[in-house]
This record gives sequence, C-alpha cells and structure tokens, in this order.
Amino acid sequence: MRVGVLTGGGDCPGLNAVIRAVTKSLIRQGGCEVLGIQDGFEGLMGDAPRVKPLSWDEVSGILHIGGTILGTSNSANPLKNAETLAQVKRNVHTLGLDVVVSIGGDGTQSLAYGLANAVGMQCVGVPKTIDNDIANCERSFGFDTAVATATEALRRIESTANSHHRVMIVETMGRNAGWLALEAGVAGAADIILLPEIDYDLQTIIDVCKAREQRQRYTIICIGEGAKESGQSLTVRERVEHSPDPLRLGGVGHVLRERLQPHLKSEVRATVLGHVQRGGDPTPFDRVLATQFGHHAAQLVLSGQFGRMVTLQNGAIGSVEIATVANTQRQIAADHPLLTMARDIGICLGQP
Ligand SMILES: Nc1ncnc2c1ncn2[C@@H]1O[C@H](COP(=O)(O)OP(=O)(O)O)[C@@H](O)[C@H]1O
Ligand SMILES: O=P(O)(O)OC[C@H]1O[C@](O)(COP(=O)(O)O)[C@@H](O)[C@@H]1O
Ligand SMILES: [Mg+2]
Repeated sequence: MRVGVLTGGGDCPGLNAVIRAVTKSLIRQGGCEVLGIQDGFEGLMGDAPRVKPLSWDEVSGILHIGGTILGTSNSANPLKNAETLAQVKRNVHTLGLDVVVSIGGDGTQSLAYGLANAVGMQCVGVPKTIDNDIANCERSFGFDTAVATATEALRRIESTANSHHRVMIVETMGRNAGWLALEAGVAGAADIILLPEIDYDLQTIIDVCKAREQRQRYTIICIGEGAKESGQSLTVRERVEHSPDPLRLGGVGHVLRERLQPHLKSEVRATVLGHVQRGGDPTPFDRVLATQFGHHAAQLVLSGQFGRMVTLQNGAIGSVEIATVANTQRQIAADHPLLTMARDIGICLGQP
C-alpha cells in the first residue's frame, strides 16, 4: 500500500509522535510505502503535489519534538472550487495514494470528509487539538501539554498578582470551547474562570474582585478566548476571508480589563498566553496518547477501515466515522461535573 500522511490546522505538541508511530507501524506491520504530504492539504493542491518519503530513519528521533516535521496549514481550502478539487484528485492519483492519514482537528476532519465525498480520496483521521473540542473524542494529544503550560503561567502570574495586589487576567486559547481555560483554571487555582459556554455577568465579576480586595487583595481570572459578556459579541482578532472558518479569536482578556478597571481600586492587568500554549515538547501523557493514536490509525489503514477517525472514549482507543466528527465541535455541557465541582468549591464562573 502507498499511504499519505498529513498534518492540518494549528500545530500541536504530539504531532511528530503520531507521524512516527503511524509510519513505523505501517512500515513494520504492513510493508507500506509512506509519503509525508507537506503543509496539510496545501501539499495536495497546486499543479504538483509536495511530498517527502517517510522512511524509518526519517521518523526516528522526533517523538519528543513539538510542532510537525511535515508543516501544516490552517487556511488551505481544497473544497473551494472545481479547480482545487481537480488538483487534489489529480495529485492523489499521480502519487498513487491508496489512503491519506489526516492528522488534524475539526477543520481538517471536515476537509477529509468533504474530499472523500467530492473526489473519492480515502482517509483515516487522527484527532489533534490543544482545544480538546473534537466531537466523540474525550481527549486529544496536545491538550495535556497546553494545560500544563497554561497552569504554569497561572502559577507565575499568581506570585506577581499577590505582590502588587492586582487583578490579573490570563487569557487562554480554545476557540469556542472552554476545556483549556477550565482545566488550567482549576489546576492553576484561578478565582474566576470564564468560558465560551457560559456568558459572563460583569457585575458578578466586579463583586468577586471587590470582595477579594478586602480579604486576599488579589484576584486571578482565567478566561478562554471565546468567552463573552452577556449581550456582547465575540472578540475577534482577525478575519481570514478565504478560510471556511474565518474568525480568529483573541484579545478578550484586554476587553475584560477595560470593562473592569473603572469599577475597582486594584490595578487590572491582562496577559494573553497565545502560541506558547501550542509550542514546545509534548508531555509524557501526550507522547503516549499520540503514539497510541498513530498506531491505531495504522491498524485502520491496514484493515481497510477507511472513512474512520481514531478516538478515545471511556478511556479506550477506538474509532468513529469521520462523518460524525465533521462540522461539529465538542463544548462543555452545562451539567459537566467539573463545572459543578468548580462552583461547589467557590470558583466564580461569571454567573450570579
Ligand atoms: N467546517 C469546515 N469545513 C471545511 N473546512 C474547514 C472547516 N473548518 C475549518 N476548515 C479548514 O480546515 C483547515 C484546518 O482548520 P483549523 O480549524 O484551522 O484546524 P483544525 O484541523 O485543527 O481544526 C483549514 O484549512 C480550515 O480553513
Ligand atoms: O495560530 P492561529 O491562526 O492564530 O490560530 C489560533 C487558534 O488555533 C488554536 O490554537 C488551535 O485550534 P485548532 O486545533 O482548531 O487548530 C486555537 O486555540 C486558537 O484559537
Ligand atoms: Mg479547528
């Protein structure tokens, strides 16, 4: 078999671990020829494909390294028109690919699903995201690393907040899902956690900060980039018009700072964690999970189970139809036990 491997969407710690595991399994168990497609679906677009052979040696020594040796794209749109679809179809044919392992998030899986339908390109999906927002997958690699980085940042912010008696806002990534803000907020002992799933009431936050001004004299707020005040709109950093998912979020921490400051005696400062959450080497947990995902993707390929995405459900590695994942997002349910726990121990979630 000749198998293509690509990484799509935002990069994420653990991608190289998946590339390594899937390639080694395919070579060792199936005697496959593996081709790395460069820069996500972009490598299958244009007049000629851009690929590099993935040999055993090529994927050795990359387990622990962040990012992706294949490069990635979070704006390529092969579904754009008949011309781009024809390019992909021709390039897949020229390369003689039997199947493409698409390692990526909701967007990449949506594209994989769309291409299977439009040009018959066979795909096996592997979920990746620091946002942990892929449907039917309780945990993707990259998330644990991002939580660890954001938690470390919150700890560092706390000592300076305490010294200056400030209200410190820490903004995490996560798009429209609050998993990263919630788990980092809990692990980093945030006093207030604001999530995209729960619109916040400004007065409630002011009240909590004022009460803490009297007692602890500092407050830590952890806010997910997709959070918003009740009645207000999302904070959009940038619009990428040609992308199917054009809104790039960011900056809500600063918006909240401006709203809060006039009401408080303490100084309010905001820190946007940004891409430090996506960069760097994966944690041991993510290295193991990514290796399991890569191995399982190879089993799906070798057994001809195309159109499926590897997943983790109830602690077990398995797979689901890519169709059930495309064009959906996994958000925190209103009755999630972590939310109940947070409220019960006195963490403010922005609601009265
Ligand atoms: N609903 C969608 N349908 C089709 N393509 C999408 C969709 N959402 C995003 N994309 C495209 O998928 C690619 C990766 O999306 P992105 O959300 O950045 O990464 P991820 O794969 O990590 O979710 C980008 O080229 C993006 O334009
Ligand atoms: O690097 P960019 O284009 O600013 O994208 C930032 C976005 O990518 C992420 O880091 C990861 O999202 P994806 O997993 O969907 O790629 C989001 O948390 C964030 O909103
Ligand atoms: Mg996405």
